[in-house]
Amino acid sequence: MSEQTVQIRTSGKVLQSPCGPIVHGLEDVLIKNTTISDIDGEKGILWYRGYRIEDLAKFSNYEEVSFLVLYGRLPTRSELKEYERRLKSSRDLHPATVEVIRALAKAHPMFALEAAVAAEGAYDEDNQKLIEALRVGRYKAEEKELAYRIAEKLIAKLPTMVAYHYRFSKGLELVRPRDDLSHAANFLYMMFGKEPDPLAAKGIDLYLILHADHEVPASTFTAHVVVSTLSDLYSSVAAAIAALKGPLHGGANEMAVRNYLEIGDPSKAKELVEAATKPGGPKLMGVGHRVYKAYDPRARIFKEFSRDYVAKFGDPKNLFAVASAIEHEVLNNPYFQQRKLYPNVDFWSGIAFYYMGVPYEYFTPIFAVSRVVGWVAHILEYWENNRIFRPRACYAGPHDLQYIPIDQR
Ligand SMILES: CC(=O)SCCNC(=O)CCNC(=O)[C@H](O)C(C)(C)COP(=O)(O)OP(=O)(O)OC[C@H]1O[C@@H](n2cnc3c(N)ncnc32)[C@H](O)[C@@H]1OP(=O)(O)O
Ligand SMILES: O=C([O-])CC(=O)C(=O)O
Repeated sequence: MSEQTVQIRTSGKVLQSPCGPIVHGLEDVLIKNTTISDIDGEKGILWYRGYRIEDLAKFSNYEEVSFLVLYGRLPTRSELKEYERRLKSSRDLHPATVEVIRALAKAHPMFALEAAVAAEGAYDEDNQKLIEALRVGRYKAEEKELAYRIAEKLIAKLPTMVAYHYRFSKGLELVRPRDDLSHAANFLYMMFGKEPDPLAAKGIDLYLILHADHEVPASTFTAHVVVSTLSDLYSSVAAAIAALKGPLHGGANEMAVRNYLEIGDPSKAKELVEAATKPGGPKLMGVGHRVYKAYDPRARIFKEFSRDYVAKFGDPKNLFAVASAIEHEVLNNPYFQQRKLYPNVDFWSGIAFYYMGVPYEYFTPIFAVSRVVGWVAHILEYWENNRIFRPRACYAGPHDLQYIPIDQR
């Protein structure tokens, strides 16, 4: 590959190579224009479609926020009602998908979710129609309508997939979705088979609002890479789930709570935090962010909710107390201060879930239940001006080696 002359906007880590600079981890590399969400990483501000996350958390709910993220504006009352009706009528899964989830009942739910989304896509007739249209290069009004319908189906079905996996994993009867409950309340109802406590339903709703979109993190970028080949929405969402699963991304919410449980005592927080400052030491889960060089605004909101939740239901495993002690150490430790590492969205999010009875393996799947709207909104935005992603790598090995037959090596 020849030397690059393109100017790349980056303040991040650049590796030198014989072919030119390599922007390690694509830090600050712009991949497209977007109107979906924006982050001010220095000030710690997040907007969805121009609305501050704090306002949406206070005044809205997931149904309205997901409409906003997908369609670009707040719905009217009748539009919202119709959108909710469509979501509720799409909650059921294809029988083949249910079988896939059952077969993976003992696996981590993120594996099951990936497989379930792919299975649902294989059987969705709208998806097959869209695949056929894309095959001949057609993406006009009719196909866009199909794509939005599929997007809504994905939003509607992910909660059912996660709840069904939980029921299978416990050997319990499935609880069919109820169309008189909100997205958040129905999710808890399908998991536990009873109407949820209102504060628990509010907590899930708040979490879903706060995770709906975040510009182009690893999972959303993965979704772009997949659809840029004109692969389908379900496959792209399955791939995004695979990327979300890792502990450097969405998987950190599970890991953070597992740390709090392992420590169990706020007096041990300093030890854990100091271990993370040692060269080669374990990273502190739920801390640090590629874009935020300030406190993550979502973490601030969810910390308040977690405080309210433990005030009502108690903190018998010391999760809130341990997390508070870790936060205190992080904010006062020069290692974290110099690198501008603050608690991120995954730091506080699992505490209330744990006390609602949600096992920690389900924290990242619930992230996906929310983020699916961000993924599909970005996919549809990218398809308006699609080009296949195909970067280059600088080859650093030898050329033209002489092939030696196996018995002469
Ligand atoms: C929803 C989400 O995805 S939010 C992120 C969830 N992930 C986590 O919480 C996992 C822990 N955090 C991390 O691993 C990182 O902060 C990431 C992956 C989020 C961001 O990574 P990057 O932008 O690549 O930052 P990078 O790894 O270059 O870190 C910069 C410096 O801070 C250090 N650092 C970053 N995060 C942490 C951490 N959690 N604990 C200890 N040190 C850390 C790095 O070791 C590096 O130090 P150095 O400059 O001495 O080498
Ligand atoms: O933006 C990121 O890199 C990760 C993140 O916080 C998210 O996806 O919500």
